Formats: sequence, structure tokens, C-alpha cells
Amino acid sequence: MARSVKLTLQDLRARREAKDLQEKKQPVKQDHIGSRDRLVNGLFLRQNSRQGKDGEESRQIQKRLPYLPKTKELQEENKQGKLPLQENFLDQSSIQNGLHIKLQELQEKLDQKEREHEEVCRKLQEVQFQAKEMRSLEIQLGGTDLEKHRDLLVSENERLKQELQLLNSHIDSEKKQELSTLKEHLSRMEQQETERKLLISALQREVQQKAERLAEVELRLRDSACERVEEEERLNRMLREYQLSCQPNIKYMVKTVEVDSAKTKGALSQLQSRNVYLEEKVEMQHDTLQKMQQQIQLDQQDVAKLRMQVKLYSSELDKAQAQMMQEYQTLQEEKERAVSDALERAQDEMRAVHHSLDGVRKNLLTLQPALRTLTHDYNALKRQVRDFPALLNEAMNEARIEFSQVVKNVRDTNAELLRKYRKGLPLRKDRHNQLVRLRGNIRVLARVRPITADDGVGPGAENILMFDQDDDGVLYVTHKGKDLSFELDKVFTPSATQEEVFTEVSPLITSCLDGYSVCILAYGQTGSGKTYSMEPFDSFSLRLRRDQTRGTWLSVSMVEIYNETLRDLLGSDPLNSLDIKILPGSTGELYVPGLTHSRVQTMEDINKILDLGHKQRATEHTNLNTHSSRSHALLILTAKGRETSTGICTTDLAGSERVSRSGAAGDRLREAQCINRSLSALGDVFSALRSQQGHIPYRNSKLTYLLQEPLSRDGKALLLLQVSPAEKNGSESLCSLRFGDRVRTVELGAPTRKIEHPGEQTEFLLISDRHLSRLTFITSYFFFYSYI
Ligand SMILES: Nc1ncnc2c1ncn2[C@@H]1O[C@H](COP(=O)(O)OP(=O)(O)OP(=O)(O)O)[C@@H](O)[C@H]1O
Repeated sequence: MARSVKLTLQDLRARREAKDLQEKKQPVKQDHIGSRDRLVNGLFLRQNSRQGKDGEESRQIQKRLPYLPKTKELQEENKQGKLPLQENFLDQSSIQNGLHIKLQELQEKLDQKEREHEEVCRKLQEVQFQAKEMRSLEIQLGGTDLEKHRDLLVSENERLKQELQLLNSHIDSEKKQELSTLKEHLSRMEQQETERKLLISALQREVQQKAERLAEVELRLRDSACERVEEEERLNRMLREYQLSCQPNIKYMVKTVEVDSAKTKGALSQLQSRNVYLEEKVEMQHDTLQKMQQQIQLDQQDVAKLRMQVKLYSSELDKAQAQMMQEYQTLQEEKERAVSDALERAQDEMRAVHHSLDGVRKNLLTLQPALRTLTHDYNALKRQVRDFPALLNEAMNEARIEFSQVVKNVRDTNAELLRKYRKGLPLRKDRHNQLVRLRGNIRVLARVRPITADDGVGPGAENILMFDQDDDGVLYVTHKGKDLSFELDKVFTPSATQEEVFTEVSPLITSCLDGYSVCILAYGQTGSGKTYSMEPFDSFSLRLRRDQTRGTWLSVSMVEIYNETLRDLLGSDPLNSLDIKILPGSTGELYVPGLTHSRVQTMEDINKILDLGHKQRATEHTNLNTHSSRSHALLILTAKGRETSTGICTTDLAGSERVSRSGAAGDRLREAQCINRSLSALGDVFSALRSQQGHIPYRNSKLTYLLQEPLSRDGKALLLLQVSPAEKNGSESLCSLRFGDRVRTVELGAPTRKIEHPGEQTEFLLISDRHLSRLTFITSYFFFYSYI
């Protein structure tokens, strides 16, 4: 068994000196022993020191051993991609640089965009400025088509500006978002890089230390092996030399050896034991070395694994980086696309804006001459406006003076006119009265209604009336084969309007307002249009209203003559019988004591009274006209002013009937008889008037009694004959026309005015009847106007 013993030259020298001493039979000096001890001790100590150094090394290795689990942890972290290594760090740096470059490019693009945005804003400001100029031009020039076009352009510019702002804000927000994302990503990557860089540097330091220590250990092992080999060779050589040199004195030596053999043997045994111990130590060192080598191999394996891991990580990192780059490129492309789209849109809009601006510029160019003219005018106007207040004051003063002069003149003229009017009023009234008298105190007009649906169809509904084209007072009637003609004061055709009728009636109303007793009668068979002709009363109401504004007030009464009994239709008890009496102290003027007077102001008020009165009337159906009245009803209107009092009365009176045709019997028969009697009495009055008899039988009926005043010689009467053109009503139409013909011959004589003391009120009655003679089936309305 080869045992390597390490002996230094000093030990060998000490051993030789000891031999020399033995050979000189000198006792071994303590120094020699000490040197041997020192030799052994030195070897021991060296071994110990080496062992200590090796122990230190192994301790160092052991100290490094804790790095192994730490290395495993790092491996785990690397597996999770947490640890970037140096290669990756280099790649990361390049990526970081690339990102920085990209960021700079983005920043540049952003700056460019901002510059473009500023340019657009500047242009928009120019447009706004031009719009302001245009507005000022508009103010100066007034509205033209060009300005409307310019307004449109301005509004379009506003819209484009808003869109551009939106676009810019959108682009800014996108870019900012993208930039912030990239910055975050970059900062994250930088942080990771720093961490990985630190870890890599730590690992590198560790690996470097390990490598250095391994190299040192290997070096030492190599040195110790070399020393051991050299020492063995030297010892062998020395041994051989010693043996060779000692052979001639072998006896002596044997003796010496024998003498010293016990001691030498002891020393040798000690040396051998020490050699064994040293060999064991060397063995242990050898084992330790092997372990270290194994550890180094393990470390190298770990390093290889780590390198593999690093490569794996680097490939993964490359992949991630490639993916990131791809994503970045995609994002970049999208961003560039969005930016280019936005840019294109902005350019399009800018082009449109430029186009609009060109139009505006052209408009401005065309408007400039006009603007100059208008500016000139404007300046002139401005001067005028500046001078206007003074001129206005001057003109106002002049106008005031002129106006006050004119007002004074007008007042004078008015006073003169009023004076003349008052002076001429009696004369005018007299002349008007003369005119009316010349036209006849009793005028007879005829109004032909059109054929209506109520007339039915067939021969009975045929028209039997014709008109004279040249003379509006002639009416031709064809009845039962005979052609008859009637001459009246005026004939209204079916096409005549209400206004025309009222215009014809209005002179009598003027006479009424002038203070004459006037009676206007609408006369005709049932259904001939008497109610229809009442409508001009509305027109008259306007006149009333006008009169009322001049201080006239109006009251309404309504009475009924039923079976020769006079009743107050507006009274609390309509069944109370009223009397007609002569006004005390008057020259035979009539009044109805206890008659209710309701004050009215409008036509609506009158209509309400009429409705109220009609409700109280005793009406019943007959075979001829379901609406025919069975009594005479009188609506008495009295208008009174400071100087005048005008009475207007509308009535709906019962008509006398042909008993056989109406089928009346019992009470109906009595009513018809009363109606016929009153109408007969009215006819008698007209006959007496026509024959100018001394006695006019007014008192033969309540109706004629009430009609006394307007039908007296002091009154004026207008008879409006309502005529039906239908064949089946021919007989009644002829009767009406003949009655009118007879009435037309009546002369009432010269009418006289009635003057009343201001403030006193007198009632006037207007009486109407459905018939003014013995003719049957005729109803009529009467309008009566009187003057107090
Ligand atoms: N001039 C006219 N133009 C058009 N329609 C008319 C005219 N006159 C009368 N009528 C129509 O003839 C019909 C009868 O007229 P209205 O009621 O006035 O007759 P009346 O004489 O008052 O009858 P009664 O005596 O029975 O009350 C109504 O439908 C009316 O509208």
C-alpha cells in the first residue's frame, strides 16, 4: 500500500543529523529530538494547517453550499420567468432602446399632430375672424343671398371646427392612452431588468468565486500531489543513497543500529504511526478533494442546468419579446392607421374648409365694392344718426307746433262742423223725411226666396215667378195658365243678400232715429222666409251698439196677443192680461201699463229675451207648419238717448189660417178665428187708410190698436212681402202680392216728429202679424222704430 509521506528538507536534515550523531555515538541531542519532533510536529502541524486550510476551504464550500438551495430558488424563479439573465438583460436593453426610439417617434408624431392641430386652429381663427368681418359686413350691408351663403359657410366652419376638436381630442386621448400604456410597460420592464440584472450579477459573482476557489483548490491539490511525488522520489533516492553509503560499515552500523535500534525502532514506529496518521489524513484530504470535485461537478452541472434554464428563459423571453414586439407593431400600425385616418379626415375637412374659405374670399372680393359703397353710406348714415337726435328734436318741436296748430284747426273745424251740423240737422231730417215721403210713406217691397228642399220635387215645386231685367220693381207670376204682373217699390230676387235688404230698409231706420214713427212689416205665408229676413237685424244691432256708445241705452219688452188677450211674456205671470192705454197728458199716445222692460246691450241679450219669450208662448202644431205660432208675439225694443229714444220690436205673430186646410178644431179653431179676426182688422185699417176714411178702425183688435201709431198718418210703414216661388204656393203668393198692391195705394200723409224731453222714456210698440188682411197662411214680422 503506497503511502505518500510529505517530508520537508529541514526534516530530512534533522533526520540525517540524528543519524550522524548516532554514528558518532553521540547521544541524540534534545535538539535533534526536538528537530525530529519539530519535523513530525511540523509535518503534523502542516498537515493540521493544511487540514485547517482545507477545512477552511471545505467550510467555505459549505458556506457556499447554502447557495445551492438558493440557486434552486433562483432556478424556480427563472422557471417562472422572474429572473432575467445577462443575455436577456442585453436583449431587454436593446428592446428598451427600441421602445425609447419608438416613444420618441411617437412623441415626434404627436408633436407633428399638435403642430397640425395648431395650424388648423390658426386657420379656424382666421375663418372666425373672416366670419366676424362677414357679420360686420352683414350688419352694414343687410341680408343678401351671398350673406346667407356666408352664414351657411360660417355654420359649416363651426361644425367642422367642432368635429376637428373632437377628432383631435380623440387622437390625443388615444395617443396618451397608448403612450401611458407603453410607458407603464417600459417601466415594468426596466424594473424587471434591474432586478434581474442584480440577480445575474450576484449569480455571476457567486459563480466566479466558486470558479476561483475551485481553481485554487485544484491548484493546491496539484501542488500537493507534485510535492508528494517529489518527496517520495527524494525520500527513495535518499533512502537508496543512504543504504548505499551505509553498506561498508554495515557491521558497525548493525551494532550501532542494534545499539540504537530500540530507540530508532521507537522513533520509526512513531514515525510510521505518524506516517499512517498522515496517510490517513492524506486519504481524508483525498476524500475531501474527491467530494469537492464531486461538488464542483455538481456545481458545474447546476451551472449547466442554469445555463440551459437561462437559454430556455432567454428563448421564452425572445418569444415574449417577439410577441410583445408584434403586439407593439400591431398597436403601432393601428395607431398609425388611426392617425392617418384622422389625418385624412382632417385634411378632407381642411380641404372643405379651404374650399369654403375660397368661396368666402370670393364673396368677400365681390362684396368689397358694395362694402365700400355701403361703408360710405354707413358713414353718411352714421353722421345722420349722430345728428339725428338734434334733427329729431328740432323736427319734433316743429311737428309739435304744427300738430298743435293742426289740432287747433281741427278743433275749430270740428266745432264749426258741429255747429253747422247742429244747425243743419233739422234741415237734413226734414229733407230725409221728404225723400222718404216722396218714395211713399207706405213702401211695399217683395222678397222672393229660392226653391228649397222643403218645396219637394215635381210640378208643385216649379218656379212660377219671373223678374224684369230693366225694372227691379216688377214681378211676373204665372199661375193657372194666367200671366200676372205686380208693380212694387222693389223686388228682391232669390239671389239678393241680407245686406241688400237691410240697405233698403236703413233709410227708414234713419227716419226712426230722426224721430218719426216707422213700421216695417215682413209679410208672407208660412215658410216664405220672414224669419230668414230677420237676420239683417244683426246688422242693425251693430248700429244700435254704435248708438249706445253715443249714450243710447236699450230695453226690451215682449208681449203676446193670444185670443185677443195681451200678455207680458217677460213678466212673472204670463197669464196676466195687459191693457193698452192712452198715455196720460199725451196726445193719444199708447202705452202698456205694467209691461216688463229688460235692459240689453247686445244682440245676444235680445236673442236670449226672444228665447225666453218664445218658451212662454202658447204654440201648438198644425198641419201646415209645425213651427207656426198660435199667437201674436211682440218683441219691443226701446233705445233711448239723451235726445232720442228709439224703439225696435220684432214679433212673431200667429197667422190666420184656412181652417179647412189646417184642420183646426175646438181650441185650435177658436185661435184661428181670433188670429183671422185680428188680421182682418189690420186689413180693414189699411183699407180705411187707402180710402182715406175719416175713421180708421184701429181698435177693432188688439193688433191694430197696438199698430195705431206707426200706421197712423204720423207714421211710416214698410211692407216686406215674403214670396215663395213654388207652384204649390202660387195662390198664397198671389194673395200676398195683391195685398201688397193694395197697401201700396195707401197714403199715410205727412208724418210728424215726436220730441221728448231729455231723460224721459217712452215705450213704443212694434206689432207684427202673420197676416194683414183676410189672406190665410201668412206670417209676418214687424220692425218698428220711433223717435221721441
Ligand atoms: N232668401 C232666402 N234665401 C235662402 N233661403 C231662404 C230665403 N228665405 C227663406 N229661406 C229658407 O226657407 C225656409 C223657411 O224660411 P223661414 O223660416 O224664414 O219662413 P217663415 O216665413 O219665417 O216661416 P214661419 O212663418 O212658419 O215661421 C228656411 O229654411 C229658410 O232658410
